[in-house]
Amino acid sequence: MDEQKVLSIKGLLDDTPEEYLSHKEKYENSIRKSVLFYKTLHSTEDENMSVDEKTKLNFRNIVTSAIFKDNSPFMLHNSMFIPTIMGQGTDEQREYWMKRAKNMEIIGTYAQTELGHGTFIRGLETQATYDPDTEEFVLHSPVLSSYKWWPGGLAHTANYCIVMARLYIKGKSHGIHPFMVQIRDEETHMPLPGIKLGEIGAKLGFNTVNNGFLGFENHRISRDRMLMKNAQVLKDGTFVAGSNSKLTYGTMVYVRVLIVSNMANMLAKAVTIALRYSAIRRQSQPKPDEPEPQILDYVTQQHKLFIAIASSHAFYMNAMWLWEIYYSVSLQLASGKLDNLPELHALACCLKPLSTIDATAMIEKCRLACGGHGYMLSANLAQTYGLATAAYTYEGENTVLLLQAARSLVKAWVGHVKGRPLKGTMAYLAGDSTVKAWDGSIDGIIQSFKVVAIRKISSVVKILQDYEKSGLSPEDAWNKASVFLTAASEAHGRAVLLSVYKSEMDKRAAVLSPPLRKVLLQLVDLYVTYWALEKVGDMLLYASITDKDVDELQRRYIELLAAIRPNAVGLVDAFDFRDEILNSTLGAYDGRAYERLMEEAMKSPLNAEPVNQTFHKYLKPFMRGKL
Ligand SMILES: CC/C=C\C/C=C\C/C=C\C/C=C\CC/C=C/C(=O)SCCNC(=O)CCNC(=O)[C@H](O)C(C)(C)COP(=O)(O)OP(=O)(O)OC[C@H]1O[C@@H](n2cnc3c(N)ncnc32)[C@H](O)[C@@H]1OP(=O)(O)O
Ligand SMILES: Cc1cc2nc3c(=O)[nH]c(=O)nc-3n(C[C@H](O)[C@H](O)[C@H](O)COP(=O)(O)OP(=O)(O)OC[C@H]3O[C@@H](n4cnc5c(N)ncnc54)[C@H](O)[C@@H]3O)c2cc1C
Repeated sequence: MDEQKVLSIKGLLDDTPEEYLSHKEKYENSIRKSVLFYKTLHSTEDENMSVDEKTKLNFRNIVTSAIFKDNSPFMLHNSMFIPTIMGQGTDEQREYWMKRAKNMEIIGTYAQTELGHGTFIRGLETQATYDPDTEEFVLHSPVLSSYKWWPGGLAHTANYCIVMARLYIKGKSHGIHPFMVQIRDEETHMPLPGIKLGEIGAKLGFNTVNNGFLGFENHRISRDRMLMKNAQVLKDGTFVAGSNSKLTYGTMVYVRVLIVSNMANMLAKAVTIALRYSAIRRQSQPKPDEPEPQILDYVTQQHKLFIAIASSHAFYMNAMWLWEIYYSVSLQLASGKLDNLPELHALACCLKPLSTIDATAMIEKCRLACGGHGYMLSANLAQTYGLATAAYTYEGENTVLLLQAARSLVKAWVGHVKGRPLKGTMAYLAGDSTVKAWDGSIDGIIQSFKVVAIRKISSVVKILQDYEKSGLSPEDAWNKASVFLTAASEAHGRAVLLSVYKSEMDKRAAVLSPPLRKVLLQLVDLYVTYWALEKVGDMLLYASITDKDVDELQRRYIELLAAIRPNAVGLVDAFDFRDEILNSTLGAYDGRAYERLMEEAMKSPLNAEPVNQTFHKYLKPFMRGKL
């Protein structure tokens, strides 16, 4: 599609700045946009299209999906409803439901979290009781805390949803399983009998995703609505367990992998906005006889922003690497081979938290680096922060996931000490953890991060074992040591992030032009040096760094900032975000931030009139002492 058509879509989209819409209008506007995008996004390629036309079509699809995905009521349909059907449905269930879902004949969501439980899936209270007489499941929400609460699109958009419910057969619980449930009439969109639906209210962000609540009052669904790839209920009520109960949690692993790449994208957007603004903003006069400099020339500004560029690259490389692992483990699971699932789960439980923790903090730093104008909603930094910070919580709250990773690390270490071989991303734990002398090379620093992880894991295992020797139960020992268990997981995650970023860049370096290779490897060097300085305490404790080494690292860091400065704007331009996607007065490609700030200001409804009606109604009588 040509430039003008894409822009016209944008024009249709943003005729009303969202900031000045009501909560209800924001949702209604978002549905309008989502339908428009979906229509555009899914206009199929015509086989006799020229290559150029197909390229333009794909380009348009990228443009529209990039705008569409972040805050749409359709978000869960794509990111969880469809993947769950794919991952949890039988072949015939996939055949039937994928067709309807892909064609948008139905709109779905993923309802797992309840008012009373989010993390503890085994504590979910929604009941699915099998009735062998009618070959149906009876869905019921026994108490208020069992209402589904949070699912995106659930309130007024979806007419189907995957409900994660506790299966009961003849009074016996068989754990949590996925059920395909129609929640609204396909013609009238009214909630079906025995189903209560509504919206959960205004949030810090994601205010057009239509997060909702869902309660069941003995609502019946047929037996074939349980997604039965991983476990089955036969007509007579016989339960056939799956090979691993955690296979029903597969969608969460998938989304955690997605989130790492999403953080790369969010952070790239934020640093594009902040860095472009830093290139046009001039402020202060450090040298009396010279003009005000670009704020990008302040080294403190470079310190705030350049790590965000490098981190976006690091998250992207790790996401692509993790995706390959996810894909190969998924193929293994399909053939019943489960032994690599725990490692994939542990990796996702490290990289999802670390990428969301870093991205959230760095997006906020991008906002803070833009002064007052960064505080404007029209800068689109606050909203980007709101989207990113939600990922700290959803898809597994970060603390909880880091503790999950710690479970795997502790088991791996205890096994290693008993002589069991370590494999995959934990193999390095068997390495030598004594560092004779500090090695300040990139590989040397990455090796030091691995030593830090080994030492933190081994020391927290010792703490656990001492607590248990003192008579504490394993659960109490675990809870007491949990702060340092999460620290050990973070150390492992850092070692993975750094080594994968370096190795993935090394793979690509060979095909890059020398100038491009130089710049991209400078970002790797910056990333490794930044984190060595951020974690200097660990380096002092475990990696034999001396004060002289730290001094050298600081000087190297400063030189790297200076080296990257000439290419900084080019590096964010290379993210190639269109203005429509950045949607920012500060980050537009043409650099006309002041004009755009004024244009947006004039859209405020308050500027429609010079005197607001409250003057005559309140202010004037008040000032005249007549109120
Ligand atoms: C168009 C859109 C395009 C793109 C979008 C872009 C990017 C994506 C962005 C956003 C995604 C979209 C929307 C997000 C909306 C949010 C949705 C949600 O939040 S859905 C709900 C998510 N909820 C959770 O994640 C709950 C977290 N809790 C858990 O995972 C478990 O309860 C927990 C693991 C924490 C503990 O469970 P428990 O039963 O207590 O397990 P236990 O600790 O006893 O461990 C048991 C055993 O099982 C293993 N295990 C646990 N979980 C998994 C798993 N997922 N996979 C594999 N194995 C697992 C665990 O390791 C342990 O094994 P061992 O006993 O140690 O052997
Ligand atoms: C924007 C957004 C969108 C969402 N979309 C969906 C959706 O589409 N579908 C869906 O099903 N859910 C969705 N969720 C819900 C999300 O998955 C849950 O919020 C998340 O799993 C955390 O559960 P909770 O909110 O019940 O917090 P809890 O599990 O109650 O945890 C609260 C706090 O307690 C502490 N804590 C809890 N358990 C432990 C533990 N074992 N060890 C140590 N500390 C612990 C942590 O500090 C945690 O932050 C969404 C949430 C958000 C914010």
